[in-house]
Amino acid sequence: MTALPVSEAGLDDAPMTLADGLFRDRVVLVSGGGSGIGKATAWMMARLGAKVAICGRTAERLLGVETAFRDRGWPLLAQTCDIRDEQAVESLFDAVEARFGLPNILVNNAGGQFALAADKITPKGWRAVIETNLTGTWLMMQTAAQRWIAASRGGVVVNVTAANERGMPGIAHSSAARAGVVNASRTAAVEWAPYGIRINCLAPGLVDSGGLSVYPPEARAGFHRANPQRSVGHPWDMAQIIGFLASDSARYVTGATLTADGGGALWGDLWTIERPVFFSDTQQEAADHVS
Ligand SMILES: CCCCC/C=C/C(=O)SCCNC(=O)CCNC(=O)[C@H](O)C(C)(C)COP(=O)(O)OP(=O)(O)OC[C@H]1O[C@@H](n2cnc3c(N)ncnc32)[C@H](O)[C@@H]1OP(=O)(O)O
Ligand SMILES: NC(=O)C1=CN([C@@H]2O[C@H](COP(=O)(O)OP(=O)(O)OC[C@H]3O[C@@H](n4cnc5c(N)ncnc54)[C@H](OP(=O)(O)O)[C@@H]3O)[C@@H](O)[C@H]2O)C=CC1
Repeated sequence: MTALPVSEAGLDDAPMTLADGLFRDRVVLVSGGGSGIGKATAWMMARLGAKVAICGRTAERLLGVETAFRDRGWPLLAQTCDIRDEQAVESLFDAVEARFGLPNILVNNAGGQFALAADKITPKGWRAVIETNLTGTWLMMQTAAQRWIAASRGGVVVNVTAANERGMPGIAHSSAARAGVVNASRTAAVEWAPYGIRINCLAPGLVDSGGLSVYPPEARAGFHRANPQRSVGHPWDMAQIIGFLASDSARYVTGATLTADGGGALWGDLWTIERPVFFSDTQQEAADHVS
């Protein structure tokens, strides 16, 4: 696969297959837009003419994007918001409406987890990950839908989940939360179709964002083996898929989950924690373990 640029300058020139002006004057809210996939998506939307709003918990991350957008003359609203806090979510939507109007597109990308063996996860840790990835994502999509319904307007949601078809060893809490998002999306896609609301999920495999730094080096060293392409994806790859799902080209697609994992659901070996010896590569190591 061709290497894609990771720097901000790279995001300005990264190859684009979506049409010029595709999102001209659309209002796009991207959660977790201060880094990684969310930042690449914010950039792509701005390049395609959108008015972009981003949120995240860390002001410094948002400020970096704010400065870059100002330098390029792109409109941006950046607001700190913990998506687990319903009051903060309401305030965020109020701020976006006041600045740009009701969003047309919500990219529900904020999320994450810590890697830990399933038997070691504490109740508090479980709740933190479920509340971030399931409850937070839900609060954002429900708030968007309530406002679209009240305004008699349609809208589009793209939820970023994770490729979890074969489970995700080392992040059981996140795997459960993402499965919840996929099924909530299917359900809401039916309930909200009469209002002209589409909801789809993008399930990334391993993507070379700064977010991967939270994983142990021994796990990261094996990430390229997690799929038959034997490579990790780039945030820009994810951004362009989000762009497709958010666009009218996907107007007949709702309740779907698009997996972008280099074929990892079909073949490959993912461990987000150190691989137990039982699953080790060499026959000798495995034999040692059995005997
Ligand atoms: C094929 C698919 C592959 C999937 C690969 C996925 C890759 C990615 O997703 S990359 C993006 C990664 N980015 C992140 O994960 C960053 C976001 N993560 C977080 O912010 C945290 O992990 C969070 C989800 C737990 C939320 O943080 P917060 O609410 O601030 O929670 P605390 O830090 O206060 O922790 C609460 C509680 O959780 C337990 N815990 C947290 N971190 C760890 C850890 N490293 N190890 C073990 N346990 C942890 C712990 O119980 C914490 O409570 P206290 O012990 O009282 O601190
Ligand atoms: N990179 C990968 O391989 C994969 C990533 N994903 C998912 O894709 C999404 C983007 O991840 P990626 O760009 O790679 O990694 P990042 O860690 O760079 O992005 C996660 C973003 O979410 C924000 N965020 C996390 N928790 C909250 C919260 N409670 N409220 C508001 N914002 C929050 C973070 O900002 P802040 O910390 O400032 O709040 C950050 O900007 C995440 O949901 C991730 O789990 C899924 C599969 C694989």
